[in-house]
Formats: sequence, structure tokens, C-alpha cells
Amino acid sequence: MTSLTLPDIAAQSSEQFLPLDWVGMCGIALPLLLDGRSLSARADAGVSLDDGAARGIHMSRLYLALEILEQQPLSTALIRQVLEHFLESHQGLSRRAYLRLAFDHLLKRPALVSPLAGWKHYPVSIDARLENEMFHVELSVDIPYSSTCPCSAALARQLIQEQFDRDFSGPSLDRDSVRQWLGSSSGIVATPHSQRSNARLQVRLADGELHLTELIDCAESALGTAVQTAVKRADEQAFALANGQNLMFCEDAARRLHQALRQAQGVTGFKVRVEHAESLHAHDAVAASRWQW
Ligand SMILES: Nc1nc2c(ncn2[C@@H]2O[C@H](COP(=O)(O)OP(=O)(O)OP(=O)(O)O)[C@@H](O)[C@H]2O)c(=O)[nH]1
Repeated sequence: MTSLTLPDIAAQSSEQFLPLDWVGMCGIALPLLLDGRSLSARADAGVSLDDGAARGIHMSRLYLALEILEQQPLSTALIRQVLEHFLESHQGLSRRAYLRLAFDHLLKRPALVSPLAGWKHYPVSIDARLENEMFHVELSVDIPYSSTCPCSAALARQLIQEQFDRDFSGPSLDRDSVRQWLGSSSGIVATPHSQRSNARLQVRLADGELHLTELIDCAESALGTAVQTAVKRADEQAFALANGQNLMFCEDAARRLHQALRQAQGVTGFKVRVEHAESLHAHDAVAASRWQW
């Protein structure tokens, strides 16, 4: 037989009087709408439990408040609305509300020269909180790129010069022989090392649109050596040129990103961390920078 009154343990008093910083649910599956597409996200939703005598929060109310995120395009205003709903549904219990969204942002990227294109995924997380009517939202995105060591390039050039002196020690130079030599492996005796690198941008956002794609575009254009998707030889050659024209220590990459983010729309503060997964070493070269953080 079904009882008409369901026991509600959360409504009981706690045996210990103790407020809690964060209570909620992690890893909730949730579709989001971004740039006209639906994407698969994971949400962590929580509130503080400021009433130390209350046994528990109302998990279902947080869960149901997330529904709006699958119906309307993702924006900071929408996230704020969700957090306000968290607090409205926990009056007397909670003063702070938290939401974290994690997803992969997929972008179709054209090849450098050929008419090909392919997809790249950018891991994104958005952390938002509402406290004393103050709304904070931070977005973090990982951007892979290529970096070629400027020191290694200079050392390689020196070896090429020395090889040139050995191979062309005579008094006269024949243009065709030099040209042929430049195209041979005995001409380019040394190559600089390059590495796949990662930039993690953490930005504080003003209220409004997310401008996520614009943020990624801005960072990739500042670096000049975004990793590619579909690649034919013409694209690979253009990529080699881009790397040669954008030799970068990790410090250079961090400075480029810092300058670019200072100009980015809707960004009120940021932290940048770049990691060059060195092929010279078994460890990484890392640089970090921040502004209003
Ligand atoms: N507070 C809390 N609830 C939990 C936990 N684990 C599971 N739940 C369940 O989450 C469910 C939803 O809780 P509530 O939101 O309070 O559900 P409800 O009482 O039916 O909804 P309201 O009438 O809106 O309060 C309940 O069945 C709880 O038992 C937990 O660790 N803490």
C-alpha cells in the first residue's frame, strides 16, 4: 500500500548545527544551445547551506532550474537567471549559488590553402556564482597551437651557415648550385624543434553574450600557428611558413595572448597559462600572465 504522505528527510533538522559551503550535484548531463547548435555538457549545480540547522537542500529544485539552459541560447544573462532561481527556491537556506558547465566547443576550421576544412574541439568550462546579488562568471578554454623554438632556429641557421662555408669555399659562387644546395638535405643540415602547445585562457566576463568563438579566434590569430585539421601538402607548407614567421618561446606566446585579450570584447579580467610540451626536454616550458585577476 502506498502512503499518501511521503517522508521528507531534507525538511528535518540537522543533529549538528553546521552551515556548509557547497551542496548540490555534479556531472549532470545537459544539452546546451550555443552558436545555433545543441551540444552535450556536464553541469555542477550547488548552493551554500547557510542554515546550519537544516538537514538538507532541495536537490530537485536545482536540477529543474537547469531546464531553461536547454531551451535558450547560452549567455551570461541566462546563467545568472538559473542562479537566481537556485536562490529563490532555497530562501532561508542558501545565500550563495554556483553553476559550473563543462563542454567541448566544436568549430569547423578551414585549411590554410586548400579548400578543405575539419572540426576542432576546444574544452570549455564556465564557472558562475551569485552571492549578495553580485554575479561572477568566468570562462576557461584550452587552445592548442604549435610553437617553434627561436633559439633552436638560430642555432640551426648557424649550422647551415657553417655547412655553406664548407660546401662553397671557392672564390666564386654559382647561383644554380647554391639554389640546388638550398633544396637538398645537405643544405638544411639542422632543423629547429617545434612542439604542440596549449594555451589555457581564463576570462572574467561582463554580463551579456559569451563571445566564445570570437575569443578563440582572437587567441589563434595572436599566436599565428593554430593546429590544423584537414591538411594537404600545400597546407603543410603554409603551416611551415607560419611557424617560421612566428618563432615563439613560451614567454612570447604568453605576451601575445595578454596583449590580444586586453583588446577582447566583454573581458573584464583574465589569466593566461601557456604550456609548450617541449621536444627538447621531457618536461614542459610554461609561462603565465594575468590582468585584473
Ligand atoms: N538533500 C539531499 N537530497 C538527496 C541526497 N541524495 C539524494 N537526495 C534526494 O533528492 C530528492 C529530491 O529532494 P527534494 O528537492 O527535497 O525533493 P522534494 O522534497 O520532493 O521536493 P520539494 O517539495 O521541492 O522540496 C529526494 O528524494 C532526496 O532524498 C542528498 O545527499 N542530499
